[in-house]
Amino acid sequence: MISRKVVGSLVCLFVVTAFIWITAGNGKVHYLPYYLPCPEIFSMKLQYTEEKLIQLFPRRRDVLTVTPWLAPIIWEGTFNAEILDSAYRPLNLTVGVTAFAIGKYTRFVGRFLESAEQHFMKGYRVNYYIFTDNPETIPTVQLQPGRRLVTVPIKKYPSWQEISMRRMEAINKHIAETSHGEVDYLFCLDIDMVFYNAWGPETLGDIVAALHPGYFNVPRSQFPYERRSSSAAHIPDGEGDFYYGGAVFGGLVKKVYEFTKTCHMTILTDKANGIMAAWQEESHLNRHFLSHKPSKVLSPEYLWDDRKPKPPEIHLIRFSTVDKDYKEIRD
Ligand SMILES: CC(=O)N[C@H]1[C@@H](OP(=O)(O)OP(=O)(O)OC[C@H]2O[C@@H](n3ccc(=O)[nH]c3=O)[C@H](O)[C@@H]2O)O[C@H](CO)[C@H](O)[C@@H]1O
Ligand SMILES: [Mn+2]
Repeated sequence: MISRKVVGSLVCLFVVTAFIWITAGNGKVHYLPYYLPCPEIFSMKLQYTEEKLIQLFPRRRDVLTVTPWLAPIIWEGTFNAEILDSAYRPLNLTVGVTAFAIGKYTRFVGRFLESAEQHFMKGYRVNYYIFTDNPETIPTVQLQPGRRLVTVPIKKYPSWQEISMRRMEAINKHIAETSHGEVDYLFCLDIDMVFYNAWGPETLGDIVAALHPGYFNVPRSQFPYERRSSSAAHIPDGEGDFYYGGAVFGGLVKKVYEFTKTCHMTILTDKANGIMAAWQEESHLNRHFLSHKPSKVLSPEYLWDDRKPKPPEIHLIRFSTVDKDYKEIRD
């Protein structure tokens, strides 16, 4: 016989447990939805199939699209131009371009500017700074609204190497004196080049370098870095990430200021030691980007060479060197 006491205790325990369970259980079921701003999200199913995700975030599998230090490498098919435009347009940015036209190189200015008006940062404010020893020869080019052409008079150095190298000094001085207050980003480009396709906000970054078209698909041992240890541009065998071209670099105007300052200083160091690097300022640029990694890298679509056949990795040539008679033009 179970005593009445035991039965009473069991009933009491059951009632208390049931009470707690109902109160706590009900509480959960009853109150939870009231604390959520949109309880309906629980019933939503993930709608994107893998196929749609790939459309949203285009990818390239045939080329390297990120550096080992996680800087993006920009190729056609790795970005969505529409999304980038909607993010950058409202910022009302002004993008500067420096290009040098000294001596016979003034002949390239017309095509450079006309093609830039068609393809370079379309719909954005752009200031072109053309550095020249002969301002009268700079053609008047019809510019889109919000875009400006500024001629910067500069003296001519006697050799083409010196002209090319001294760009670092001239750009640095110009940023300090003028362009730091006029532009947000600045690209420094060769003039013997033409735009063929869109160059847009996908290129903007803190400090940006471009892969040289001649060395993007060759082993590092073949990069034409300066190898003499007596040069400030020296990169020993077995070191170096990529071979960048001297014809395209850029970034935030403040960063380009720091970059050109360092390159000019290492160029002067070499000069004081009676040495000129293998590829002039391009060697110094490569040395600097080894210890100060670019935050974004442009694929050779942004620095192509008209004389080269187009390999399958290059889907879209955007900016390319025109063929020129080196001997005649550098004379
Ligand atoms: C594609 C590429 O990466 N090109 C680089 C490469 O040769 P490049 O053959 O491209 O050099 P280049 O003859 O175009 O000279 C570089 C630039 O300096 C200017 N200029 C040069 C000479 C002159 O008499 N007048 C004049 O205005 C002009 O803006 C020209 O575009 O190596 C050079 C240094 O050796 C530079 O680093 C170039 O950027
Ligand atoms: Mn060039």
